[in-house]
Amino acid sequence: VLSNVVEDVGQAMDRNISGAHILHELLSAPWLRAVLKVKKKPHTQKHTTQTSLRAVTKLILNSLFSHLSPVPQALLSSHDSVAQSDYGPVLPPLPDEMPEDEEAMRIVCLVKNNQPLGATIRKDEETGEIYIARVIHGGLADRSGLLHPGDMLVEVNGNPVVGLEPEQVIQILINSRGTILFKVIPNAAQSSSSHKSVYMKAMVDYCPLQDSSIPCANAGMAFSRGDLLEVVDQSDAQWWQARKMPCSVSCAGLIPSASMLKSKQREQWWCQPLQVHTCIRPCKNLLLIPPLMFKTDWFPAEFPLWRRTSFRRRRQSCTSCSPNSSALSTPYEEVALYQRPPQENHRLIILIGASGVGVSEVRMRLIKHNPTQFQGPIPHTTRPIRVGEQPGRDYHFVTKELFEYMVCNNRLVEYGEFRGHLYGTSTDAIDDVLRRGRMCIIDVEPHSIQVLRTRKLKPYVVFIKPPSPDRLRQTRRDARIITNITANRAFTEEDFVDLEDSSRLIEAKYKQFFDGVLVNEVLQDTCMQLCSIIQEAQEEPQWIPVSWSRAEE
Ligand SMILES: Nc1ncnc2c1ncn2[C@@H]1O[C@H](COP(=O)(O)OP(=O)(O)OP(=O)(O)O)[C@@H](O)[C@H]1O
Repeated sequence: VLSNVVEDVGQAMDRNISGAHILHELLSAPWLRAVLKVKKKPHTQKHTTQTSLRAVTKLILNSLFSHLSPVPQALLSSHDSVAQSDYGPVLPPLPDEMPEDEEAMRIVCLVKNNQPLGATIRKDEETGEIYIARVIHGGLADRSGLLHPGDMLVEVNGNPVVGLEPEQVIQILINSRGTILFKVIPNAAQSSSSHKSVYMKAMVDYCPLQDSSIPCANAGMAFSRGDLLEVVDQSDAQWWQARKMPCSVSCAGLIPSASMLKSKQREQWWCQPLQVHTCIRPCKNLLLIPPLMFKTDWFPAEFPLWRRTSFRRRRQSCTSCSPNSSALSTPYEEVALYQRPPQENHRLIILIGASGVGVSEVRMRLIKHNPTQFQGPIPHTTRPIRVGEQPGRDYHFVTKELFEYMVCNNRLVEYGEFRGHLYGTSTDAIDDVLRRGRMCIIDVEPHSIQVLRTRKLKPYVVFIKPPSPDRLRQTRRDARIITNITANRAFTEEDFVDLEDSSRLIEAKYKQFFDGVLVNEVLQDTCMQLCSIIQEAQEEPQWIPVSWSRAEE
């Protein structure tokens, strides 16, 4: 077969086809001829010879694909058909005295370039044997298709490696120039791993350089909360392989599996010095909620309900959190692309931002200018009805007992007290807006996002950020901050600092839940950008948790 191939290439050279010369040299190399003679410890001779032929042809093609250009396609496909075809030399029958434990040997030749090999090795401490521990998807070894997890390394460039330390083997690899020749005994139990990708949103931060348990820090991939990951291999219970989306590199990196991350989190939680843990679950007990400062009691009902207090000042701490709390239990959230069918309700739009950043203003403007498209939920209150007000239009007027019943039954997303009366937004009021075919926009405290993340509402969360410190102070020169119902005043330097700090804290803590981020610099621009983000959220495919996209059981 090789002679025929060499002859073909010789003819190609005569026709002056570029690349053929190098191919000719490669095919004529003594090591390649030696490879074809290797038939050490075969399982079945016919199988081994064919495997060698395919492997050799494949490695030549791989070398060419990665190093030569341009190679005539016809020539390559003719080799490929040699590789694929199922003919091999007619071999004599296996000798009867072949030992049972004989194993096939594979010769793998990779051409070293400036990419890493993309495989990790491990040593069997009992036998001293060196094995391929894992092959990184998209890396050089993976693309060759010739090295697999569990393959035993016998030689690297003629150097026997059994008994060496992994570091010594790596040193041989580092010192090698040009082609690297591996002699391996293939893993007989090699599983034909399926490469079906799973998409996950990271709910925690991870840095391989700070993780002493990672098998190879250089092969690790750092990620932060909110990153979308394409997990390409979950075959190992402890270390998965993934790429960050949108994907610019073909080579995957190692990340801890979900169970591995959970146990790391638990370890960290217990190792932390005794401190108050901040709880991201909303407190259910009405009495625990500090009264919220209501912005207005006299605004039209569809406009904002209350002034959100400084996140920094308001953060609630909870000493009863355990390592099993929801914050620790979901390091990754599986996601899928979702396109809202036209007959389905719109997704709930949630605006989040530090107090004073302009969330209410932006929301109010959007509703005011597009009242047929956007609407806010009608709030519930225990205060008496006033002249000119209409139940169900301005507020849902309810008794204190009914309000508290709603709180106990988790029917309110947020609630608070102002001047002895209770106010709140119910999930039913949100449903009402959505059922009428409108887009419901609400602004809530960040901790309420968790309550609203349901299959039914499929919320789309937009975080509104302040612009740069200079632009924040410039643009808010004439703005008024509302401090209570009767007084509003210009922003002070302390307000700006508080706003910026709060914004940073909210982003750091909740960014894994954000679908969109908007910088509120020039109000008009912010409103227009928000409008187009919302349209996209409703009309274009978006990543959502897999559990939201499954049909209701
Ligand atoms: N881009 C902007 N440029 C100038 N002024 C702005 C801008 N965005 C908002 N403002 C003004 O800043 C002030 C505070 O905005 P807003 O009341 O919407 O804040 P908020 O984020 O809802 O905070 P809170 O809930 O505490 O009231 C308002 O006077 C508003 O008109």
